[in-house]
Amino acid sequence: MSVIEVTGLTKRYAAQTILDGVSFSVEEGEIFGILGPNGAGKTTAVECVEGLRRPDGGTVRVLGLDPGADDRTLREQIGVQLQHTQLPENIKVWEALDLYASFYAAPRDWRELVEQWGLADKRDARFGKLSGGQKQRLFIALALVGNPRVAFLDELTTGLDPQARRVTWELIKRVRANGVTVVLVSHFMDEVEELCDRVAVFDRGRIVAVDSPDGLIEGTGAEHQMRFTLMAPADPGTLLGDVPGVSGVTRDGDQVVVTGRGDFATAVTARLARHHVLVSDLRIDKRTLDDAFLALTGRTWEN
Ligand SMILES: Nc1ncnc2c1ncn2[C@@H]1O[C@H](COP(=O)(O)OP(=O)(O)OP(=O)(O)O)[C@@H](O)[C@H]1O
Repeated sequence: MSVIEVTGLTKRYAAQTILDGVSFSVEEGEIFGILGPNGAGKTTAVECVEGLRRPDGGTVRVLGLDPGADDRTLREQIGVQLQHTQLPENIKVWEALDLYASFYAAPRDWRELVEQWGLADKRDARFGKLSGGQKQRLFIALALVGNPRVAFLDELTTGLDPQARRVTWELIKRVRANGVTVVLVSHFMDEVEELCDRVAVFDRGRIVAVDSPDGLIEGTGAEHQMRFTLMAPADPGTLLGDVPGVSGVTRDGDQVVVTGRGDFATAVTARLARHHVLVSDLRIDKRTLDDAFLALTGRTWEN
């Protein structure tokens, strides 16, 4: 079931077109990524979906409701973490949760959230004294306190160190495991590859592709390479040339380089094993979303 349906969404500021006919849908229970460089229109699109900005054209339905018209009903069912959410420095963690809970008719017990999000010992701490990671965990907890069916998380890990980012990723997976559909706005490709079931790639106010991260990479026709050293003489061209997915077998010094598409590496490894050919220094250079973005737009990422 689609929980979000966006069709032909347009938004202009003065003479500038920010969104130019954007369409996508989000299915129940998925983590849906909105990926694109700075200024691509991601936040504008998501804020139109949340009902915070009014589109100039197109239709938006969230849980069957029109965010422009059914604002209050919808607000009870979605949780929003805005890109630049801020709280007063002096507010305590529990006070912020209690305040946010008061906005909803049937909120969750925030004491549970404080436990779940590892903030129990920070319950009485002031916002200004929290670390970056703790602040982000609080923002997620605040987005969930209304017991939403859909949570919108915008640039959640910007400014966090690598370890705090990883912790946040695990927590986002947990949100989905609890049955909440997650819309994740990000300009980090690794984050989107790790977390998202499907991704809409934004570029200059348009969507250039919607697919799973693997589908985006494969869909661009990008080839991967695997490299290894043979431990005994063999003719790799004859041995591997007809393996499904393989498009080329060459040599680079001591190394054999096999180029191909899809899951050819598994088939190559199986063929080598069947012929008892031992290899060492095996390395697979996978294509990434960076390569997919380049193939889709003809440009490299411009952050
Ligand atoms: N209220 C506004 N008035 C005028 N222009 C705006 C307004 N809000 C956004 N813009 C412009 O719209 C464009 C898209 O902004 P948006 O924040 O949606 O991009 P984004 O993809 O989310 O980028 P970022 O990752 O930097 O937030 C930018 O050029 C921005 O300057």
